[in-house]
Amino acid sequence: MKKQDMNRDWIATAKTLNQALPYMQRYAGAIVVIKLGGHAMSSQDAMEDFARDVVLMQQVGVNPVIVHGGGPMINDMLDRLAIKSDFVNGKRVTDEAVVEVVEMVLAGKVNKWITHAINQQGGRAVGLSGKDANLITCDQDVPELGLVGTPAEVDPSLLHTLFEAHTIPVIAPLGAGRNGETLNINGDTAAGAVAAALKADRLLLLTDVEGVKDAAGKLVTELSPDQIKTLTDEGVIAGGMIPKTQTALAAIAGGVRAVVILDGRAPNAVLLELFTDHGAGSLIRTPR
Ligand SMILES: Nc1ncnc2c1ncn2[C@@H]1O[C@H](COP(=O)(O)OP(=O)(O)O)[C@@H](O)[C@H]1O
Ligand SMILES: CC(=O)N[C@@H](CCC(=O)OP(=O)(O)O)C(=O)O
Repeated sequence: MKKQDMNRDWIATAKTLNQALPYMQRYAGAIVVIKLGGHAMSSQDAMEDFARDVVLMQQVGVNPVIVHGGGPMINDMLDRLAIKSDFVNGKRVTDEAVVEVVEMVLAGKVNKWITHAINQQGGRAVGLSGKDANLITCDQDVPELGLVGTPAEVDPSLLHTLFEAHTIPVIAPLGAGRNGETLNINGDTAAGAVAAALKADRLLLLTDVEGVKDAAGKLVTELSPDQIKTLTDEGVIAGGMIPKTQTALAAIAGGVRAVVILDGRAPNAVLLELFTDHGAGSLIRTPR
């Protein structure tokens, strides 16, 4: 690169930092829950970038909480073990054999991948599942889904202790059932429940599309609850986007200030959303 171009790059970087100040002030002390979907964890490089963004967020005073998915990683392991599983409205039908694999893959492999990546970037992250410290107690979802949970009670006290200790919680979406059984929770649903219990300032749902698209395939940058209902009834919001939009509605109703569904594969997606004018994805907030 020519010296002149290099200087221009540094100047642009300094300007970006300068312009981020009002956003950093706005989010100082804020709680931001980030749902990292399995499809957004596309490579080790992407994970390192994400981890850096999270550590930077914390460095400027935000309290980040990560709730992750890992659907594709569960599918890979189920394939290797020749165990079949189906989805109904974006949720996995889960029996005893499946839940064992889900816990192994999510609370074991994926959770430690994220936790380690954050720690490697100089942060301090700790891995949990909803079963730790009574974080997420569930009722069973519809019987057809088997061992799938709907969060009924969330105890966020451990999370507040971790914020005070400058530690980033990384949560795998499993919960304890009323009879002590382990239940599989959709990652979006778990993130929404945690965000509501914390009355988070932002819930960011990172996925593998720009955001919610309309029937013409165009990104909808701001979505009202009515629009979500219409697009869902028309079948435009389908599959994995159903739990995301339903989570957004429940989170808003539960006291979360705003939810954004955005592309987690885009470089520095989280920073772009929080600290620049640009914004990204689809914003859902309480109607004003
Ligand atoms: N209206 C819509 N707008 C955008 N994506 C949609 C829509 N309806 C369904 N989808 C699908 O939802 C998927 C995201 O859900 P999912 O695969 O569960 O993601 P993740 O693993 O990130 O949680 C998108 O890749 C897309 O195929
Ligand atoms: C009940 C249910 O569907 N649980 C999900 C949990 C993982 C998840 O949500 O992963 P993504 O965010 O990557 O889709 C599953 O078993 O796939």
